[in-house]
Amino acid sequence: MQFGVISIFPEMYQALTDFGVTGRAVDKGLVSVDVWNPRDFTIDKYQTVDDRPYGGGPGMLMKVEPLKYAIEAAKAKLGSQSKVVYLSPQGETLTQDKAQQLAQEASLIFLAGRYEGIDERLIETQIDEEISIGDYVLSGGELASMVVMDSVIRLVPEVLGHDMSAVEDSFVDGLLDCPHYTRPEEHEGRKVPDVLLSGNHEKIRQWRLKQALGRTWEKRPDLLAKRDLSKEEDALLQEYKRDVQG
Ligand SMILES: CC(C)(C)c1cccc(C(=O)NCC2(NC(=O)c3cccc4nocc34)CCCCC2)c1
Repeated sequence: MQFGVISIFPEMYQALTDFGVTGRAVDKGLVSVDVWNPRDFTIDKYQTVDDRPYGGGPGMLMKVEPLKYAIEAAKAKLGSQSKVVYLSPQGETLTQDKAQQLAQEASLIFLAGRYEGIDERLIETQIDEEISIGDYVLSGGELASMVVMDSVIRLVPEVLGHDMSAVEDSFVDGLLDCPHYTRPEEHEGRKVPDVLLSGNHEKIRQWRLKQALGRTWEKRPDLLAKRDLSKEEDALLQEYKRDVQG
């Protein structure tokens, strides 16, 4: 899968291309990430990418032309059909389902805003969809684009490898994670739950599922509401509720 990014801070993307699962995916050639800097598509001596807002007001806006030419350069490499996504507070909030949808694309081009945003006419003429990673003020769209890219790259076949994709399934089966433990068996008087030391894999599976259901019920009932429960899951959640009510 091919990713193009338009950003005035190309070096930021080393956070994605040089580390961990996403870095290995790039090394293995499963994923490519190319960044185009709008500054390279300016025609003035000062390489101006921003200008003052019509109507006055504080701050600067990103000019249309450098962004347009940068997007065209990205499309020349990744294909003119590439979907162009603007990371923006106005966007549809990212969910795992949206990540799954984006992962079906052969190539994606992300535009990261800076300053106070971009000229509306660029959105009208070049942007296919807007995505937001949540409701808080950010300094730019780069980190948001990397969040989206991380969530999508994990879904590209072979990126996680067979066993790890099973782990992914447990993450994205719509429940919060169960508690996890590793050595030592006791830390500051707190022991690892006996069931996890029992070697009884069916009991361990049930315990983990019960904990995931219970934690989702306690911390994110909205996720639970979106998920149908099997008979077993319903029974385990009832048991969890009885346990916490003592
Ligand atoms: C009501 C709310 C959401 C708090 C809000 C309202 C108005 C402006 C902002 C804001 O942060 N403007 C700055 C700006 N943010 C983003 O790009 C951005 C923010 C949040 C999630 C994102 N996901 O993708 C991109 C995102 C970066 C600089 C270029 C202009 C956009 C925020």
